[in-house]
Amino acid sequence: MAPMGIRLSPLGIAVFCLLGVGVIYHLYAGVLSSRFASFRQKSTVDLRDLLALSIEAAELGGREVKRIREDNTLEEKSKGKTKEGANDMLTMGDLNSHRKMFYLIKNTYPHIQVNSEEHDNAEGEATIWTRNIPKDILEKVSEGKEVSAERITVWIDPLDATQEYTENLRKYVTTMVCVAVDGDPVIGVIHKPFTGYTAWGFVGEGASVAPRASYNTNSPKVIVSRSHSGTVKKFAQTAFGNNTEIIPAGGAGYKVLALLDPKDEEHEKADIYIHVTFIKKWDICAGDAILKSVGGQMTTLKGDQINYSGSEGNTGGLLASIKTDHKSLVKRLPNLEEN
Ligand SMILES: Nc1ncnc2c1ncn2[C@@H]1O[C@H](COP(=O)(O)O)[C@@H](OP(=O)(O)O)[C@H]1O
Ligand SMILES: [Mg+2]
Ligand SMILES: [Mg+2]
Ligand SMILES: [Mg+2]
Repeated sequence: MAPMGIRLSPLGIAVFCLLGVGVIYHLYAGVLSSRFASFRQKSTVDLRDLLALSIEAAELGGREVKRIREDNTLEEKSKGKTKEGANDMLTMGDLNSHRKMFYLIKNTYPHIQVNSEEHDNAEGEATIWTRNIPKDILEKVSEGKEVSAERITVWIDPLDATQEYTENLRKYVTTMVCVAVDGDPVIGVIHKPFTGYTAWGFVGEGASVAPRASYNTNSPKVIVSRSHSGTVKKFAQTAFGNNTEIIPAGGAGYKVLALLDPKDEEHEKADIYIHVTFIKKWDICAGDAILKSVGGQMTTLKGDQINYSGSEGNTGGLLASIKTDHKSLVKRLPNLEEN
């Protein structure tokens, strides 16, 4: 009961209660938001969804790459030099593709780690995944695979073979997305913007691309970089003989496809892929995952698996092969430092 002489108005009680709620909200807002944040961190991602999204991202970025090449609005410049002194090129194709690819993935799954080769300070694009899962994925990957978000690292190369893109060597150009789980390459997508072809692989589940019927690894045709080659020609000839056929080509994505049987325009055919200079994880992760998904391998030149978490660089070189004894190939390679 109210003390004598004091009358409680309903409006006063309502204002008092609102103030109380405001004070409690203020006190607990920090606690609640950190609870929500930790809930988001703990959330899971379906890898089959992430494969479909990765394909959508690679194709969306690819449209920018193609448009800018056709409009001849590359505005090419150098980002600096690589460790070996080659020009590290950047064009509007790389940047626009990055904006499309990065924000499509980030807006759909804000809590997963996405590492892109390119960066920009502009406002992000407000795109989001259509949630469409292509029929061939539904056929090959029968059910969803939930993985907690903090185990995932996504690597994006918005335009691979930028050097060749500036030279209008269109066949070498790809866009790539890779999903690593606990550092292992699990999903790879390589898309060719100028033909519209897309190759994907999901380790343990299936792939859209197959190996060729056979490979010659006694005297292999070796595909290598044309613009970051270092000593690779001598290295391959020391390993496999002076008559070894060397195929210089642009793009790490292109060179992985040259080991397979892509149902695309005429593609060079190689037996193994060797790279001896420094290279970044967004260049190689998608190819590694696709090769693994069809029984191939990509390792350092010493035969070690590459971990796709943490830092962006790979210093041990690359050896990629398929349908062969990869370990015995490693044994035939000379020591990189001595070479
Ligand atoms: N020594 C090096 N240092 C940095 N990046 C390298 C490199 N060698 C190759 N790369 C990158 O790996 C990709 C394939 O190279 P290559 O065509 O020479 O085989 C290219 O990616 P980008 O075009 O995405 O930059 C290239 O820049
Ligand atoms: Mg680059
Ligand atoms: Mg690249
Ligand atoms: Mg690139």
